[in-house]
Amino acid sequence: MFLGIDIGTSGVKAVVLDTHGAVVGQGVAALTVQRPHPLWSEQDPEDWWKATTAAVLAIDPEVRRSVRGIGLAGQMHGATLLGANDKPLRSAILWNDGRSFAECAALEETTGDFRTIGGNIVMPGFTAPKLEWVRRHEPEIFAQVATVLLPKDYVRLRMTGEKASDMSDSAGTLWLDVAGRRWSETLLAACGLTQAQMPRLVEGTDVAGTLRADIAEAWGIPQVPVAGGAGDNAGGAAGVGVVTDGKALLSLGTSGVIFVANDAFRPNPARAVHAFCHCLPDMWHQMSVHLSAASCIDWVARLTGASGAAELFQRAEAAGAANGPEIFLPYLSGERTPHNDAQVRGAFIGLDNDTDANRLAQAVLEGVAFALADGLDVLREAGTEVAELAVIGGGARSHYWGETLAAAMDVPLVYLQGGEVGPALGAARLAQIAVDGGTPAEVCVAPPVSHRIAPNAELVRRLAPKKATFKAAYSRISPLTASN
Ligand SMILES: Nc1ncnc2c1ncn2[C@@H]1O[C@H](COP(=O)(O)OP(=O)(O)O)[C@@H](O)[C@H]1O
Ligand SMILES: O=C(CO)[C@@H](O)[C@H](O)COP(=O)(O)O
Repeated sequence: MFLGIDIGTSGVKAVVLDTHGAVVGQGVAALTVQRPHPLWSEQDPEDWWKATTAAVLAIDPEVRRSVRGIGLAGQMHGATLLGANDKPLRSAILWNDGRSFAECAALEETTGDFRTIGGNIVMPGFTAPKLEWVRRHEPEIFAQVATVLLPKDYVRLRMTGEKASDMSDSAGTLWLDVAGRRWSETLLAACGLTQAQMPRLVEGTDVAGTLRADIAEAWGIPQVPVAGGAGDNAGGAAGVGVVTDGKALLSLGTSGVIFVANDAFRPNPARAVHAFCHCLPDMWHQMSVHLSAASCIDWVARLTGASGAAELFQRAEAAGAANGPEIFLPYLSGERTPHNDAQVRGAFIGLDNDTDANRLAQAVLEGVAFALADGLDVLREAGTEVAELAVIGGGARSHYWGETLAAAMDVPLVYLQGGEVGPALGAARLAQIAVDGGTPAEVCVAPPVSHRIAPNAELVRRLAPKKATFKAAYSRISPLTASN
């Protein structure tokens, strides 16, 4: 049996799979995000560790005793800065933190190498500009940085004592030579850093360390190997069979992501398409990334007094798709693809005297779907073909949202058993390859299909005018809402 642990933004998910990919154990523990200033988004690394321990201990002890390997996946890009004693120097700066927009412009001006070697526009979500921000605004902390780790790699350090990272997550730092799958001294030097401050690089399917004796005892798990693992999106891809060229997924977590597997490095920085390594050797991927997706559901539920996601979906369904004039721009934390705008903020437009909580709920589901449709358009305009999307993340629990998403994006959606914890599934499968061998094609097979949603032609037609208004709204809303 293999344990996959996903350090998500809203919580840690731990899943145990048998060698055939069947789920035999599961545990979760919630996390919160701190936003002490506009644009900021942080978590305390100690909270990742506590939530990881709680999620693992929620699994049946008998199942834990049978674990033969562990894989890690996690929210990408988070800057976790450690001093010489390997203790965090400050809270981690997360993937949806927009404070470093000025540093992004400065780094882009200094060198074009981030786009060529790194394959991407410098965006505030990535780790490199976060370190540049710390260098400028917290020089006393920057001077003490001995090691920079990503969230799941900090948890790995606590589990194994090893400082290691896989290629898919490391590419999201923007210090990786993405084609060569090695640290780029050029990109590190642009931020005043060296390779000595970076973890050792491994492939996601490699063994990267062994569970420490004290942790093994506390967790009731043998001292098993821990695999390289993955950034959460690549991990989700490994979990639902998105492991060959052209296969694609839609992740509905705190963020929304369209991920396409590639058999070559295909950078396309124009319009904020991301190009990173896959967690599998000799594979890469492209992504469109949307900073607020399922998180908008929790946000509007809180705002309107709904008890949670389930009640919110009931309210939306009562309003019905494309029935009201309300349009929601989901830029609560800014946006990456296609706008690369950390400062834009969200908006409701088209409210009238009949607007009520149900219609706001429906508008939120549609607004997130329109933002994802923008991302799919950008990928398609760049020549990437997407035939269907496997759905992963917490938002995969709603069939109703799927109907709106399929129609807004005009693409078929495939729901797979366990897809809502896709990155944890993938992490467990990477552990299986690391321990038992086997190819990704043999081990990372898609779980059984639970259902499919084809775009409903009538709903596509009825959503079209709202989608056109949504597309036109960004350029008008951006200057009115800029947060700094
Ligand atoms: N029944 C449900 N239907 C749809 N979405 C849901 C449901 N329950 C929870 N969610 C959404 O799942 C999201 C969390 O998804 P998850 O993939 O775990 O995120 P992350 O990896 O960012 O922690 C929450 O924001 C919540 O809105
Ligand atoms: O920044 C990105 C990808 O570039 C996000 O997708 C994060 O990796 C967070 O993922 P979730 O917590 O939403 O799953």
